[in-house]
Amino acid sequence: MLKERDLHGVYVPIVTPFDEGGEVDAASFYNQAYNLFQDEVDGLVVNGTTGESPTILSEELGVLFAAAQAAREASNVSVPLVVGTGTNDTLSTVRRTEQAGKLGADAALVVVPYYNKPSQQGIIEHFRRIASVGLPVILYEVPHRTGVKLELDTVRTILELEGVIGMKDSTPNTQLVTELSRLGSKPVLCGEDSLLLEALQSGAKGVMSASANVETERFVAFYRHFLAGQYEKSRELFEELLPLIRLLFQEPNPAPIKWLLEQQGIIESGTLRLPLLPVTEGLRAKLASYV
Ligand SMILES: O=C(O)C1=N[C@H](C(=O)O)C[C@H](O)C1
Repeated sequence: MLKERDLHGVYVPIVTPFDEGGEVDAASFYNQAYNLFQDEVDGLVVNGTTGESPTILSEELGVLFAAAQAAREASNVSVPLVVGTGTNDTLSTVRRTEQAGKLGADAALVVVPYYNKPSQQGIIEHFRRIASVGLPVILYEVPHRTGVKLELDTVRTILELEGVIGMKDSTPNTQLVTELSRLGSKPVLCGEDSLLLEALQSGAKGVMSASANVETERFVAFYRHFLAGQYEKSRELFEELLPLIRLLFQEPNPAPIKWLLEQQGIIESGTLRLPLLPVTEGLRAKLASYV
């Protein structure tokens, strides 16, 4: 199981490929996972936002996790496998977290409960209950998706819970990571791709980046140079990646990423499950130079 001290580096929330009929395509998923391991990522997130978690059934989670394990074994690496288990209902999140534990996950990524707009105390109680399952929990704060924003004290309270090992911060600036680093909190990974460099400079211990599904080697190199104190090189690499990052988020994630992976022959089809739609012709033309 993943420990607080090991939560760092480049984590990639892998896409969930579907065939043209909309069924999970485990062979394509395996290919993408295998490539990510070859490119030396530090962690894989199965069923994250980029994995279209709101559309994935619990029985499909088992298929995806088995493919991730097989790719890890074939790559002969010991990279942690994190599973997204968060929903807006505490009981179903408990069940999904228990399921992830039984599958052999190293940790659960648990999003702040969305849509029902709980109070700060309600959110704390949600995390207290999930942390009691026994699988290490990574708090996932993404207010523009959930509709609720955590206060600093709420984040601190959740991070102090036994069993919570760190957080993924997808807020639109680096205030939170700066404040948490100043206070010496558990590790924070940046989940806002345009801010990856700024977040590392502000104390983040790594990134959880959807964009790193493509150009993975370059994202890994950017992080490794930063870690080695080669800040100029790291900045140079990040500035080269920024135009791509901006294109990948010009339409709902992960449609642009899936289109690129299909064009590169890594996944069979860029199919998404509704309500997400494939990328427009206009964006395809802009992405074409990255194929
Ligand atoms: O799936 C994820 O994890 C991420 N998703 C974010 C999003 O789609 O908003 C972006 C971030 O790179 C990580």
